[in-house]
Amino acid sequence: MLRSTFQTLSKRTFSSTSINPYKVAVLGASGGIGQPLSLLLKLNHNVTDLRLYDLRNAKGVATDLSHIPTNSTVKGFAPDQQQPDALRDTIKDSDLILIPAGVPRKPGMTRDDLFNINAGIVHDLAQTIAKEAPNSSILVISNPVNSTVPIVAEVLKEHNVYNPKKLFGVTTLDLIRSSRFLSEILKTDPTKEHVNVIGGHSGITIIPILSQLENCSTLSQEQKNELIHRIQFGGDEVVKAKDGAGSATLSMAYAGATFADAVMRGLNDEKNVVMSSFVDSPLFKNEGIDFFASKVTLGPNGVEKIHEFGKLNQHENEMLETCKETLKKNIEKGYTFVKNKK
Ligand SMILES: NC(=O)C1=CN([C@@H]2O[C@H](COP(=O)(O)OP(=O)(O)OC[C@H]3O[C@@H](n4cnc5c(N)ncnc54)[C@H](O)[C@@H]3O)[C@@H](O)[C@H]2O)C=CC1
Ligand SMILES: O=C([O-])CC(=O)C(=O)O
Repeated sequence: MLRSTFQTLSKRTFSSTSINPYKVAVLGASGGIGQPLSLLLKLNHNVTDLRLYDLRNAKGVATDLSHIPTNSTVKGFAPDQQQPDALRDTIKDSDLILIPAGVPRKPGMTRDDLFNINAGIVHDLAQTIAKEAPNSSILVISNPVNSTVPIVAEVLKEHNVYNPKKLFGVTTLDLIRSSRFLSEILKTDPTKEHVNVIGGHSGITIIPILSQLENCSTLSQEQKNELIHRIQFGGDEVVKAKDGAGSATLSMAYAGATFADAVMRGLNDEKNVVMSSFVDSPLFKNEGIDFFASKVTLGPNGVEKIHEFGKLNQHENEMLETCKETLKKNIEKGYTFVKNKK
């Protein structure tokens, strides 16, 4: 699944032939993620109209990217006197909206520590999306994803435009880290390693299911535990190394562009496009958990099918129980935030 996505993305990267014209908007486009993400989207030949929005420097980033000879137009939008309706103009008629707007972590912080600032940012962006672009596929990158996705859902519900098939929490970074970290241990080709990662996108809510992989049976329990921990806390590794200068940006841009490419291929009715994402899911709704990350098949209407995650071993079942407790609280925190805004 991931291999075909990697291959498709790299094969298509420098093609100048347009196959499917998609309008794509990036909100928070001048940031650490936003800039390289916009670059990768500029190189994707399915994107013909790229619109970049940020509180600062979006026009500069857009002008810079617009010189690259691929077939998309690029426009930058900033909420100033010249563009009072900048956000509306950015997202109008969009097929896809990617949201990396918000503050990143510093060492010692959890993703949940970002809630107070990012919840408001995502909430306000979602209000305009609900009014101006309710039919877009919305890809939420801003952390804490476990709470920001429910926030967007609640805002769309308030406007009676919620389409659960078109709202995605981007968890692709957990997948690409799993592929890379596992291949480092097994000394294999990372593009051929695919770990089923379920749950949410923060620490213990990230559950890599190693027991489903034949080649993991050669690993000792200690190696497996270390690998699980590294996948769960891969984000901390980057935050620590950047030492106050933010969190993952380049690998996240790659992950976001990979996921956006998959969503566009689904919209274009390509068959068997399967990616993991944090979506409105029936898997644990009866336990009050409305969102859960698992593999989904993407199609012309967004999520076509939510896959069961298969058999877990005892340790993974224990991880799932802990994950669910945290996830439930994270989701409710998002709901409460929107309720209190009314
Ligand atoms: N889902 C995932 O796997 C990952 C998520 N993230 C999250 O992505 C977010 C962005 O991270 P970075 O790009 O490193 O941060 P950054 O600070 O470099 O960039 C954020 C950008 O958002 C802009 N922004 C802030 N408020 C805005 C608003 N109301 N409208 C439009 N733009 C606005 C800022 O001006 C800035 O350019 C963070 O919340 C981070 O935690 C980061 C890595 C992985
Ligand atoms: O760790 C962070 O804060 C950013 C993130 O979500 C990741 O790298 O997975």
